[in-house]
Amino acid sequence: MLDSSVPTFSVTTPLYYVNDVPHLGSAYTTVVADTLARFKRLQGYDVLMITGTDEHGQKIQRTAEAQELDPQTHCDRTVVKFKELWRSLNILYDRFSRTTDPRHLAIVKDFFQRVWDKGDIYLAQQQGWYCVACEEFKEKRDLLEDNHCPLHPNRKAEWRDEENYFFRLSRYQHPLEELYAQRPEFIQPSSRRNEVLNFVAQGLQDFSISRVNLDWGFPLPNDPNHTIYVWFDALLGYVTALLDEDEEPNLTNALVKWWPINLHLIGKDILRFHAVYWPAMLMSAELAIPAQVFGHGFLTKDGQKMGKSLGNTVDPLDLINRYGEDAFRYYFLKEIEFGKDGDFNEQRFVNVLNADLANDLGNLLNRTLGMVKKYCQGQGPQVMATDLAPDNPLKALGSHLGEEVSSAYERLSFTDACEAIFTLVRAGNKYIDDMAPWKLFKQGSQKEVEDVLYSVLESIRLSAYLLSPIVPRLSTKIYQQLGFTWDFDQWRSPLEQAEEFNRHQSWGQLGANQNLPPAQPIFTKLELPAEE
Ligand SMILES: Nc1ncnc2c1ncn2[C@@H]1O[C@H](COP(=O)(O)OP(=O)(O)OP(=O)(O)O)[C@@H](O)[C@H]1O
Ligand SMILES: [Zn+2]
Repeated sequence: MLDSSVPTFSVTTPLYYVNDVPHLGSAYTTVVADTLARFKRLQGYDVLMITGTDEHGQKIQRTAEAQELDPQTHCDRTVVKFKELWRSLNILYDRFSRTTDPRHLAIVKDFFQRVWDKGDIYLAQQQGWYCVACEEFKEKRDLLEDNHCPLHPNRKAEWRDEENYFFRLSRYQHPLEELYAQRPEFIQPSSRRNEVLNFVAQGLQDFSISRVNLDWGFPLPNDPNHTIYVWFDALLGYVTALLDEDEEPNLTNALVKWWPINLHLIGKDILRFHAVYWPAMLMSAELAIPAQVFGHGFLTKDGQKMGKSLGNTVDPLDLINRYGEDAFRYYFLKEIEFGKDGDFNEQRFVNVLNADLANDLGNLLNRTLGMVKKYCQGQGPQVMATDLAPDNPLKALGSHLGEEVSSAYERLSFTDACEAIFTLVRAGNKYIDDMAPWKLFKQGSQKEVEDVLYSVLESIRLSAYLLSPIVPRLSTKIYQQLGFTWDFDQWRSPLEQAEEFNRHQSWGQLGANQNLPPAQPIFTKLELPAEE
């Protein structure tokens, strides 16, 4: 049963190619999607987070051949690596969509038929330069010297001259332009939107949606000598993901609850597919268009996009094993402004985490709890939020923090969310130094001591709550140190979540009789590995 009073939110990562194991770039998009999904769950939305794998096409067939495996075995093995990484990163996805799933074939057939019936598919000759790593035809002018692909400079585009079925993209030039004009938020950030507008303004050409001489893919329903172009099938993986487990796989069932998707999170490499081809395909099939496509920047190594085909990747598992998953999650969300490119540097990684999580937040909690033990007879401060003076600086900052951070999450500005939270954390450190509770205690000002300690602990609580979509396990540790039985990986019903959100995102939730367990370090200072 659908409860119409509960708002829904659906978010997707790309369905990653299984041409190799996942890397920092794949992890980046998935952590962002998970963070946003967690934030929406926290607010009381009914959330569906979709990730998965794109398993068809020449790129995968060739990868499997190189390993002397049949493609399905290769895919099955690589998918395990993706799922393992998502577990190590504490990603709570709801659906894992694989394009080799037989249910997906049913959805693709259904969709193809609609577009066919519309008269938007025809047979013609395709000539052009094809990058197998992109699985995309390229304009000669967009290639580097000697026909190398700019995204895959170690790969040459290949000349193709074959009969293909085409999708009449040109027919949707005007409707697409109308879509972009009427819904300026459809493509974000605005730099990506401009890129798309410029591309479309040059005039849209029909694109081929079938391949010959390729076995690894779904056969075209009306002509089994062709396989369906991998992207035509892959984008529909988002739709297949919407089916409940035992549901009959057809478009009508898939679209009932979660369509249209609220947000497709992608890297800018696949912007055209999501912001041009996909909405045109959906228009042709007369389906609603997703609310937003956000194309983020690249993690680079020496200025070049990190990628599987280029092989210049960093292994996320190695970083997670050495530094922990919350460190990983925090660094990439805080340090790389979402939408922009960012170079990865391990020294900086360690410095940021030590400064923010170990020093500013971890030490503050630890030393405040130490003072509570010493100056408050081992109990929590006997203070309520309402007892604090109106000019308490932490209260002043904390009173509007929930709103400020929520708005940053809504804008997908994770850097702003972290900055706002750490403004309060740093103010907490300063307040302790300024007020010197050890002096107040000596002077016998017990009430002042407890006010200071309470307001610092409450600042830490509020910060941990608002950081929980980014660092769920760290936030759980903090909440438990503050005497709450709480686990940010456990979810209640959306209505209960909404109620809790209202309370916990506000200043003043820490009670007067909080039973505080003994202090334990919550985030240990990180060390760079010694040079070999
Ligand atoms: N360097 C990167 N920075 C940020 N995101 C990335 C990066 N590389 C991949 N991604 C994410 O993965 C998506 C592309 O998935 P894909 O499976 O094609 O990975 P890939 O490593 O780019 O593969 P290949 O190198 O073979 O093109 C991007 O749209 C983005 O979401
Ligand atoms: Zn390429």
